[in-house]
Amino acid sequence: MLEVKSISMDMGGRQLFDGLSFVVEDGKVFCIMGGSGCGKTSLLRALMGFETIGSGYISIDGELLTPSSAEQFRRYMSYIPQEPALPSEWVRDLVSLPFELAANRGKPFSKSLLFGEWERLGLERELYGRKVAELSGGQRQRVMLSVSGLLNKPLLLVDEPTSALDRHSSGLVLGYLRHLASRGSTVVAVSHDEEFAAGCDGRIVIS
Ligand SMILES: Nc1ncnc2c1ncn2[C@@H]1O[C@H](COP(=O)(O)OP(=O)(O)OP(=O)(O)O)[C@@H](O)[C@H]1O
Repeated sequence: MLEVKSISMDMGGRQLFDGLSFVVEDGKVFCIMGGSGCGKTSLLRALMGFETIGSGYISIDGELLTPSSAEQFRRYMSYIPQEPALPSEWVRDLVSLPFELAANRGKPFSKSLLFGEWERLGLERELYGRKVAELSGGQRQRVMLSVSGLLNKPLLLVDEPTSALDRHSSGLVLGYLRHLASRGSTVVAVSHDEEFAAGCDGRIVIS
C-alpha cells in the first residue's frame, strides 16, 4: 500500500500543495489529476525520492520513504516520464537495455514475451527493427510501458500515458495498466484525460 500523508512541497520557492493525502491499495490503478503546473510530475518524482517533501510523509507497505531508503525503494518501481529520454538509437537495444542493469538481474528478456505485450498495446512487430527516432511519442511511451510490463515491478509510475494517443490506443493503454494491476502491480498515473481517469480505481484532483 502506498500512503501519502499530509505532504507539502516547495518547488522553486512556490508552495505546490499543502496537506495532500491519499492512499493507493495494492493492485489498483490510481489517477493523479489537476491543472497544468499544479505539481503532478513533481509528486511522481517525490514518490521516487527525487524531490524532497516539506512536511508529512510517504510510505510504502508501512515503510517510510526517506532520502536514505529511496534508492532501495526505487528497485521496486518503474517510472515512465511523459517524454522519456531514450538512451538507445535502435528500438531492439532500447527494449533489452533495462534487463542488463544490476537492479533487474534475474528478470528475463524475451522477444516473444515482448511481442505479447506489444499486441496488448497495439504496437506492430515491425517497430522492433526501427530507429527510436522514427517512433511517435505515443509509440515510445507504449514501448516503455511494454518493458515495464516485462520487468513486472510492484509499483509503476507513469506520466500522461494517453496524452499522445487517439481514443482507441488510450483504451488499450488503460486496459494494459489494468492488466498489470490485476497481476499485482500498483499503478499511479498522472493524466488530464477524463475518460482514462474514469477507468481507474481511484483518483485525486490537485487544485
Ligand atoms: N526543478 C524545478 N525547479 C524549480 N521549479 C520547478 C522545477 N520543476 C518544476 N517546477 C515548478 O513546479 C511547478 C509544478 O511543476 P510540475 O511539472 O510538477 O507540474 P505538472 O502539474 O506536472 O504540470 P503539467 O501538467 O504542465 O505537466 C511548476 O510551477 C514548475 O515550474
